[in-house]
This record gives sequence, C-alpha cells and structure tokens, in this order.
Amino acid sequence: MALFTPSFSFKISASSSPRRCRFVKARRSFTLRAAVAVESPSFSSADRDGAPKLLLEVKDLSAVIAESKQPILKGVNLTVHEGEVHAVMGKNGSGKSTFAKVLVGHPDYEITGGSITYKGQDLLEMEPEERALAGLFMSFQSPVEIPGVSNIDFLNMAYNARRRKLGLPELGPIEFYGYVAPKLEIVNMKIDFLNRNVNEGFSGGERKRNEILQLAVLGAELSILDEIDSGLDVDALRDVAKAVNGLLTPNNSVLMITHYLRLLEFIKPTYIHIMENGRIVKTGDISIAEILEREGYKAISNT
Ligand SMILES: Nc1ncnc2c1ncn2[C@@H]1O[C@H](COP(=O)(O)OP(=O)(O)OP(=O)(O)O)[C@@H](O)[C@H]1O
Repeated sequence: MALFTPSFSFKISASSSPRRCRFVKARRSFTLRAAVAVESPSFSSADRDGAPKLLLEVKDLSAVIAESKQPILKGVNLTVHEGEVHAVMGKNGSGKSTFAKVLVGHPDYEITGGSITYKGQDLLEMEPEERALAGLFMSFQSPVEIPGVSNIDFLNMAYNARRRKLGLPELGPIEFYGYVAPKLEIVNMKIDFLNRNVNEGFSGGERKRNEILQLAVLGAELSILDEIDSGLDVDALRDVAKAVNGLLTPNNSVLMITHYLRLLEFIKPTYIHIMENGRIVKTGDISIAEILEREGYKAISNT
C-alpha cells in the first residue's frame, strides 16, 4: 500500500498482524525547535548584508491534474524568506490546496510551467521524500488514517529514519517515549493517543492536533498548514496556534492556508495572499483578512 501523507511519502506492507505493519520508506527532516510561546514571533533571519534569507521562491508556476490534464495553477508567484509567516486565502476551489500539495510533490498533479526554488535548490527535481528531508512539512486538510499502525510507532519510525540519515543512533521505544511524551503537552493531547492507530477514530480536532504533534516531533524549515483551523473548537485552535508559534524560529517559516481571520489573530502572518483562479492576485497585511471578514471576496476580487 502506498500512501502519500503530508510530510511522509512511504509504503506500508501490511502483514496478517496489524502490529507488524512494516514501513519501507519514511523519512523526514527534523530540527527540533524551541518551547511554546503565546504570540507569533515576528522575526526573520538575515544574511550578513542584513537581507532576509530566501527560503522559497515560486515563479510563474502552473500545474494540471495529472489524470485529466485540467489546469489548476495558472502562474503562481510567491516568495518566502526565513522567519516569515505567509497566509494564503481564497474562495473554495481557487487552487490553494493544490498549490500546497504541488509544493510537497503530490503525484496527483503535473507541473506544466514555472519554477520552485527551495533553499537554493530546484524543488521540482526533488522526490517527495527528499523534499521532506530538506525540511518541508505539510499538514493536510484531511489527515489520513493508517489502520494498524500506532501513533507512537509511526512517529518513532519517522524520527529514526531521519536519525539514520544523519548517521545518528536510533532511539529505542523507551528512549523515544521519553522524547515524545513532553511534546504531547505542546498540543494538549492525552498520552493514550500515542497508542491509538494513526488518526483512526480521531475527531477532526484530534487529527489536527496530531498533525501538529508530528510537526513538533519532526520539525521543519517550511511548514505548510492546510486549514489547520478547520473543525477546531476555540480551545483547540488556541492550543494548535500556540504550538505552531512555539515552533517558529528566525530560521523557519510557515505557509498556512485558511479561510478565517480568527487563525490569523493567533498566528500573526507577515503577509496574506489571495488566490483566485490558480493565481495569487493580491498580497498584503492582516487588513486584507479584515476586509474579507467584513465584506467577503467581492471587496477584493479581480473578477
Ligand atoms: N486530484 C484532483 N482531481 C480532480 N479535481 C481536483 C483535484 N485536485 C484539485 N481538483 C480541483 O481543482 C480545483 C482547486 O482545488 P483546491 O483543493 O486546490 O481548491 P482550494 O482553493 O484549496 O479549495 P477549498 O477552499 O474548498 O479547500 C477544484 O475545482 C478541485 O475540484
């Protein structure tokens, strides 16, 4: 069974015993981040000349659905520097999730034009696993279930895969438990979630918390969060936002997709972009989201 999940591209071969499901490939980049803060930090790292360091540069990107060849992205331009928080908003069906999935190399889409440079490398030349290793993390709008695989085994496997890649010794189950247990506090999850199968039977809010737990365990230079606020109650939203803020450093960035101002009040964006018909048609600050909230898309739409 091949799965494409946010930050892991891997295969699972199920055996007769679900506990013996074997991960063939699962690698993630992780650089562990600092503790939780309440407000979004508004910093960015800089080169010696004081200019913020470029993390991601998307130029004139177009993409079609691989199967039908239907064009979805029609010339996206976006630049992200280290330490910045970018929010992408836009009407349903405007191409936001497609853009996010294209960034992590989702096989449903084919690139038909443009370029993506990530940390100076051609992202489009990299396999999804390599992108993950290079520090791209994506939390999906609808996180997938992985029946028969416990959360802790999944996290331990992903964490160790990266340790192997770095030439570091793997953490055994007991050591890993010691490492992961405090991270649950970051997202306010109960310890028994570690023994449940990945996302199986999780409520919408629990799935979102679990995504952020993965991010906290694995770390990322660029976290792509697709509607991390959907289905969250106000306390859960606060917890998730606090966790994301706590993971921000001057060297990493967040690209989040949202429909609502309320998330942006917790995780303060450096820029807000409006996507319309497969393009970013407007970029600005929080005032764009405030106008949207008050007046809807007609107030800022190009059409
Ligand atoms: N794999 C796919 N197969 C068929 N159609 C697709 C696929 N992926 C995207 N689309 C279509 O592309 C368009 C853009 O979808 P996308 O999910 O990127 O929009 P969105 O802006 O994220 O929408 P929403 O705000 O509703 O989540 C939609 O019309 C969608 O149905």
